[in-house]
Amino acid sequence: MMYQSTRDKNERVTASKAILNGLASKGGLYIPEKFPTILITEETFLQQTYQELAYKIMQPLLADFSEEELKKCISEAYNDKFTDKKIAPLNKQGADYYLELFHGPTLAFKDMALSILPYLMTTALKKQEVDQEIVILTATSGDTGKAAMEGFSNVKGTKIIVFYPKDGVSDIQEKQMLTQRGDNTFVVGIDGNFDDAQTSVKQMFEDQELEELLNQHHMQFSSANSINIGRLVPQIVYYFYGYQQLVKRGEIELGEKINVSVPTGNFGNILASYYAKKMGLPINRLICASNRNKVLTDFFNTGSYLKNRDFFVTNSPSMDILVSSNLERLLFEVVDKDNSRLNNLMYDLKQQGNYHLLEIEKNKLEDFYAGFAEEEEIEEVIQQVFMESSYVIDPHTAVAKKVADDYRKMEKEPLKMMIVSTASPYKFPACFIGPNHEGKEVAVLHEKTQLPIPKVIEELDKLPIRHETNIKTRDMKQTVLSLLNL
Ligand SMILES: N[C@@H](CCOP(=O)(O)O)C(=O)O
Repeated sequence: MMYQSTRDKNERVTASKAILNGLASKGGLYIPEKFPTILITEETFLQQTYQELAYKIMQPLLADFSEEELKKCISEAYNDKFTDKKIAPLNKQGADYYLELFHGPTLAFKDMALSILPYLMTTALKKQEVDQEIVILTATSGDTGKAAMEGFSNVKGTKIIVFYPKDGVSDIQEKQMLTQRGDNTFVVGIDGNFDDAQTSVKQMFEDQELEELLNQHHMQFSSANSINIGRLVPQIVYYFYGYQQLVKRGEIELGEKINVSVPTGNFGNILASYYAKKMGLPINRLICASNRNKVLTDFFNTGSYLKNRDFFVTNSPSMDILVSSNLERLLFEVVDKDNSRLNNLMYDLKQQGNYHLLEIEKNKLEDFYAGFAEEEEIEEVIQQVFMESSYVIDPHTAVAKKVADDYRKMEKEPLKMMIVSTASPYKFPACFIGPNHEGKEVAVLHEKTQLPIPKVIEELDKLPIRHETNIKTRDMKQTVLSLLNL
């Protein structure tokens, strides 16, 4: 199993090389050349633990990892770092099934992949006999940054530099990042938004002079964002696991189709569910749920991607994104793997801020339904779910719930709905309790809901601030050079 670049069919690499590189050359993204089929009808499927299923699903996609290597990565990643033994439990509330992906060390779904990525990367380093230091450049709108640093903290042979929008993340997300331990971790606030951070990071990947300079100092860049295939492959696993739980609990028959609603920003999480569907998971509709930054909703509904529009800082900050990187991987399928057509679309996006699909291409998006939620709707949904079920959801999950409900109204015979629950409500307490609680938000949320406070949140206030660098977006490259002493 090899990976090929979306932008150049001649660029083919193994899984371990794709993980180390992070991004393909000329801005391309790596795609598996073929998707394996996972037979859910196999007897073992219903018996498998999260870890066993992870091996079954990841093995064909990471074909150059030996059985021993991959099993070791899995057992080091999915252990008691997760506060729920199931790793990704399914929680039924009313007609909905919330796939809870926030029981990892940083309380967001990013832990599902970033707990294992450092192990995959260090294994890949050995396999490729690379003796360079890996510098992980990461852009975050709140959750990836913390999860990536937690994963890579003090991992030998790596350094990680995270850029985040200074005024674009929640207080708790920021505190989680600024208190990060580990001599190899660096966090930098910028005066721009997530798109600015991600664009500059991608430019650094494409900067040949920088690459040479890094080489001279025995370093190379890689990525912890979902542009790295090593992020996406582990994310496919939990869709199969959620489905397995539905069957085991007698909620559906094996083989029955379900809908999946995913809060979407950089398009990595929903792409992982699309890949799960391609690999044989019976998903009917992939529901792409956006917040007020609804560039994806408009894209799926019109076939035109228009990034030049107002950028809103919202109460679901992890989804405040107008350039959804992983959409390129879906487009690659939509244009029938035609590199030159894809290059043209990406060129138009870069030069004029938009691209337009042909009717025949747009018709290939029918697996998806897209919708969005305004900020007030998000707050209403959170209250409504709590009133009906005493269940607390975070604002990103509320976006997915709102759009799932919109979709359900159109279905004659509604299928079971799996809502991907991406973060702990304690990362965004203000959405439930409202403003003006002067630093007591966590206690107030607890008082109002009785939801147990995660230990990492309780400890947050006692941790010293370790990172205090804030810069202008235009100085990101210079900052990287100085952090690396180049
Ligand atoms: N939602 C993200 C933005 C980056 O997404 P990623 O999945 O590509 O890492 C965040 O919280 O940082």
